[in-house]
Amino acid sequence: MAATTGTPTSGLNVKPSQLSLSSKLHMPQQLSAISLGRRSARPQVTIRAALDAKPTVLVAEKLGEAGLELLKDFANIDCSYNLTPEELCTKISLCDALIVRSGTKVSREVFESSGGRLKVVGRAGVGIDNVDLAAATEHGCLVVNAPTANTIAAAEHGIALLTAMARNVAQADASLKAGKWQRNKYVGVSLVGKTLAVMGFGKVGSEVARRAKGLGMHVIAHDPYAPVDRAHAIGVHLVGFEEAIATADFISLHMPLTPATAKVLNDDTFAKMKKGVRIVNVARGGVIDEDALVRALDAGIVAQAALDVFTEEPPPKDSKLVQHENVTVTPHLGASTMEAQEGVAIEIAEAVVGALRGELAATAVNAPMVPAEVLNELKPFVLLAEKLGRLAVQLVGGGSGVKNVKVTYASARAPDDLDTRLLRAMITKGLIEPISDVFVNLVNADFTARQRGLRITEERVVLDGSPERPLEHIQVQIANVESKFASAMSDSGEIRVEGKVKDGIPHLTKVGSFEVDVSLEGSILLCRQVDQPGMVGSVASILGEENVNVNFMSVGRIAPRKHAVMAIGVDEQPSKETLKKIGDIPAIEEFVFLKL
Ligand SMILES: NC(=O)C1=CN([C@@H]2O[C@H](COP(=O)(O)OP(=O)(O)OC[C@H]3O[C@@H](n4cnc5c(N)ncnc54)[C@H](O)[C@@H]3O)[C@@H](O)[C@H]2O)C=CC1
Ligand SMILES: O=C(O)C(=O)COP(=O)(O)O
Repeated sequence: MAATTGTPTSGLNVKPSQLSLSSKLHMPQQLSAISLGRRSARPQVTIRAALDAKPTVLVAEKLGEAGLELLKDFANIDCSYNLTPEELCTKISLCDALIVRSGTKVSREVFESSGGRLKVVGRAGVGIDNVDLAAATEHGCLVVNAPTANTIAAAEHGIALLTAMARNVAQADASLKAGKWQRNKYVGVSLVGKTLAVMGFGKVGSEVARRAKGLGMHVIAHDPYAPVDRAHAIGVHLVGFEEAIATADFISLHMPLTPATAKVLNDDTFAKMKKGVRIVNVARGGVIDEDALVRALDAGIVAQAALDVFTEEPPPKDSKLVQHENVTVTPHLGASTMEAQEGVAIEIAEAVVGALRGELAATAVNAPMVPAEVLNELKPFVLLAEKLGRLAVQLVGGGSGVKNVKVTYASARAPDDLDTRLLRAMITKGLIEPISDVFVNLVNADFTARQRGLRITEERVVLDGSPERPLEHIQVQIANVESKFASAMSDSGEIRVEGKVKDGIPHLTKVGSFEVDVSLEGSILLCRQVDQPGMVGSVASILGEENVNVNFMSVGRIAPRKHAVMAIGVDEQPSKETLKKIGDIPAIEEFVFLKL
C-alpha cells in the first residue's frame, strides 16, 4: 500500500511549521494568537525574531500625549505627520500598526504596500470613510476606531455652529475687525420654538438633540436604524426623510458618509425644503452636493449654512461655498477639544495595543466583536474547529475542489445562545490554509471563503441535558468530493470528521462512520485495516524503530474481526520509508498521514 500523505488535492504546499500560530506569537492568550495572528511566507525563524521585537506603530497624524505614552510602553513609535501617499506606502511595509485621523487616506495601495505586515489600522476618531475597509478586510488587517471619546466635542461644535450661524457671529466678527459697525446688517434669527431636524440620531445626533431641546427648539430626527424608545426618552420624534427636510427650520447632519448617504442633500432634496432653511454639517462634507448647496444658497432656498466638513479637505482656496457670505466655516474642528483629543488618543492606543496583542477589539470595525467571557469559554472549541477543518481538507482526494462544507454544532444550549462566528472563521482557516498561501484570520475568513467559492453552511443540533459547556461536538462535512481515505466518507457520501473537547484538549472522535478517540496534537495517522489481533503492535513497533513518538492510539471498528480504523497521534513526522513500511503491512487496506 502506497503512503498517502496529507498534501491536499490542489497540490499547493502545506507548511506545517507555519501553522502553529500560538507558538510563534508572544501573546497572553493562545486564542488571541489564533484570532488575529499572521501567517507569512517568510521562514519561521524570521517571524519569531520579528515578533519577539517590539512592534512598530506609525502615527500619521497628531495624537494626544496620553495615547502616545501608552503606545510607547508596548511598541516603537514613528510619528511622521503630513506624509504624501507615496511616502505612506513606502513606510508602511515597516509597520505593524498605523494610526490616523481624518486627514490620511488609507487606500488599497497602502494595504498592498504593507507586504502583509500591517495588522491593524487605528482611526483616532469615529468616521472611517478615509479607510478602504474592503481592502483592509481582504488583507486580513483589523480596523479599529475610537467611537465614543469625541461625541460630546462634535455635538458641542454642532451647537456652536448652530447658534453662531443664527446670530451671524463669524460674519459680524469679521466685519467689526474690518473697522465696520453693522448692527442692522447682522440681525439674526431666534432658535426657540423653531424645528430642528437631526439627520442621523446616533451618538452625536442624540447629544445635539438633547442640547437643542435645552435651547427650546422643537426637535425631530430622521434615522432609519435608530430605536424609537431612545428618541422618545429625550422627547424627540423620529420621522421619515421627506418629512424631516420639509418641516425643518434648521437641519443638522449627523450620519456617516456611506454610499447611501453620499450627496443626500442635492438639488432635488433642497427643492423640497422650507424656503429659508438653515443647515449645519458636522458629519462629512460628502453627504451634501456642495455645488447644489451653492445654488440653493444663491436661490434663497437655504438661508445659511454652517459647515465643519467638506468633500475635499482642505477645500480649494477659491471654493464658492467657503467664500459664500451666508456660509460659516470651520476647518474640521468637531473633535478638536483638549478633552476629546486626550480621550480619543487613549481610546485608540488601547484598541491598537490590544489588537497587536491579538485580543479581539471591542471597537473593531471589520471583525465580529466577541465579549471576553464568550471568548474564554469558546477557546478550546476554537482550536478544535480549526483542526477539524485542517483534517477534513487533507482528506480530500482525486483532484476534487472543496466547495460545499457543512458544519454541525451539537450543544445543549439554545440556538441563539452560541455565537459561532469565531468557530466558523477558524474552520475556514483550517480548510483554506493547508491548500493555499492565503493567510486567514477572523477579519478575512468570510471574505476569503466567498472569494474561493467555498460555501459553509452551519447547522445546530440541540441536545438534551444541562448546557454547562457551550458545545458537545463539532462535525465538519465536505460534500461532492472524493477522499484519499475512503473510510472517511460517511454513508451519505461526504467526508466527515467530528471532534470534542476533553479536559480542555481537542479530540478527533469520528472519521466517516468510525468512532475513534485521538487528541488533536502533533500529527495523525489514520489506517483502515482488517480487524485482527496484533495490528496496533505492528504499527507502533515500526514507528518506534524510527523513534517516532506515539502520543495516542485508538481503534474504531464496525463489527469485531471486520474492518477497523486506527487513529494514531504522533509527535514527529514519520519518514517516507516508515510510512511505506506501515503501508506494506498486509492487513492495512489504506492509510493517510495528516498534519495538524
Ligand atoms: N466633525 C467632526 O470632527 C466629527 C464628525 N463626526 C461625524 O459625525 C457622524 C456621526 O458620528 P456618531 O454619532 O459618533 O456616529 P454614530 O454611528 O453613533 O451615529 C450615526 C447615525 O447615523 C445613522 N444613519 C446611518 N445611515 C443613515 C441614513 N441614511 N440616514 C439617517 N441616519 C443614518 C445611524 O443609524 C446612526 O444612528 C459621523 O459621520 C462622524 O464621522 C464625528 C465626530 C467628530
Ligand atoms: O471622528 C470623526 O469622525 C471626525 O471627523 C474627527 O476627525 P479628526 O480626528 O479630528 O480628524
